[in-house]
Amino acid sequence: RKPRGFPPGPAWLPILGSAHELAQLRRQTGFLYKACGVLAERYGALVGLRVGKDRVVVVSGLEAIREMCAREEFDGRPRGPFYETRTFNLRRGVLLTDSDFWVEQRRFVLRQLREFGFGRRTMAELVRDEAGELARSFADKLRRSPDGVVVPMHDAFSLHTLNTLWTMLAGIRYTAEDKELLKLQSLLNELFTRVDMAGALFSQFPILQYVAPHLSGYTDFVDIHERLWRFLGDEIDRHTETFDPAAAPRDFMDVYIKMIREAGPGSSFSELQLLAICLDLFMAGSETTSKGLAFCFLYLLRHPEVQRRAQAEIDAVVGRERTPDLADRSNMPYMDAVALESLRMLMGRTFAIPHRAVRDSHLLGHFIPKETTLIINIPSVVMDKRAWGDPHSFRPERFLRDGKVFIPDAYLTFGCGKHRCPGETLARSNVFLFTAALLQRFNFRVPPGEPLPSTEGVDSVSASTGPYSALVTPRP
Ligand code: HEM
Repeated sequence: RKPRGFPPGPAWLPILGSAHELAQLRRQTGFLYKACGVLAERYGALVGLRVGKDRVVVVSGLEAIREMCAREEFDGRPRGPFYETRTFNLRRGVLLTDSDFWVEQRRFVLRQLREFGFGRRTMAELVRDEAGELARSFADKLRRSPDGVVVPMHDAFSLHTLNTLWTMLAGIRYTAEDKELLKLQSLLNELFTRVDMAGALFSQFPILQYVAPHLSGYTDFVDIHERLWRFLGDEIDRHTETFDPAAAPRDFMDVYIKMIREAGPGSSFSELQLLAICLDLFMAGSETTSKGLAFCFLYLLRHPEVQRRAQAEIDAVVGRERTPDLADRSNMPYMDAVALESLRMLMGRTFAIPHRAVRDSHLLGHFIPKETTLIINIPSVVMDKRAWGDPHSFRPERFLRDGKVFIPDAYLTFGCGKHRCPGETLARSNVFLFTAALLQRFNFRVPPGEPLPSTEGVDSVSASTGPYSALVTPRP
């Protein structure tokens, strides 16, 4: 039964709750985020749902989200088979954990991501080198057809974003032909097609794990995770065997192994936790960044004038002789604004990671019982007409004020509060440098005879562009 004072929303049917109405709206609009948008218009900033066994509140609008993220009673992460099966039926990692365990582990991960200087290479150098490799791979394609080549852009970036993460974590960089890379990529792709931000069918209706393990996706979910654990576990074993405590750490794995040994048994640092953190950083960091880049180039194809203006800035600040560097960013506000606007477009179609109420509480006058899942409706803020005027237009100059980058309060692309994304610096650096390195050397146009690529996107755990290609030509 609906608890007294629970936020308004669609009727709760026995067993199904409001899953049926949500699924119907999702079918009609084509997207989970649009279905939640319709519900927010109908019921307000807080919409109360029941999806199977889960009580869910969708939180929309800057005021409600800010208030929620500022309160530690909403800092929990959901429990249940979906969130725990992925980490050996325990709550491990940093993405879907809470309490003191999460605080300690998040602090450690955040510090490493900030200080980031493994094997004498800083993050800025690592991302710059990878951006250089990306530009070289495009130049190689053009060597065979110098007048221009048609490149599928929707998946042009996953190898390179994966490389920045994997180099940071384990010192490993792949080439496009690498078999290990293909294995990792296909595992991550499989994983992403089987989850969404509302959880999974077998988690909302746990009985399905037993009565319909195949149909509910449970068997596949477990199988993919077992293969991912083996992949990451093998690399952790290699690192543990070759770890030299007297030498400078080669990568994140070394720093973590050192911490396990120093902290000793009984601490929150363990090999299992290291494996879970690697899994989390791949899940949180690889798809989001490469999809953000895919949105970026989709809009650049639709707006050649933005491309020209960014290229003029690159020419003036960097020239054509060297790869753009993060140190150039403060002199390249327009290019920085292109990256910000592209990520706004990605998150204008994507939810944040669900939170959980850790005790009975109230939010905006409504009762939120303990164990309620809270879904942060990021599109309701980053696509809010009142905040942005024309939110659906790709207009990087909205981030410029007096020639400098200005980030409005409604830029909730990386969330807010204590769970705010710890990968923001890495993600923004990737998008900025990858885009600048390509625009420095190439022009991107819609291939002759093809329509402009659609901005509609494809519903997924984080939104994707549909498949699209660009005609890439060298800049004169
Ligand atoms: C385009 C890129 C990215 C976007 C838009 C993005 C956005 C977000 C958002 C909205 C959250 C949720 C905040 C919340 O739950 O309240 C989040 C959490 C997180 N992100 Fe990112 N992210 C991106 C890239 C990355 C990268 C590259 C990494 C890793 C290197 C990363 C690691 C994480 C982690 C570990 C969390 C969970 C933090 C916690 O719960 O304490 N993200 N991100």
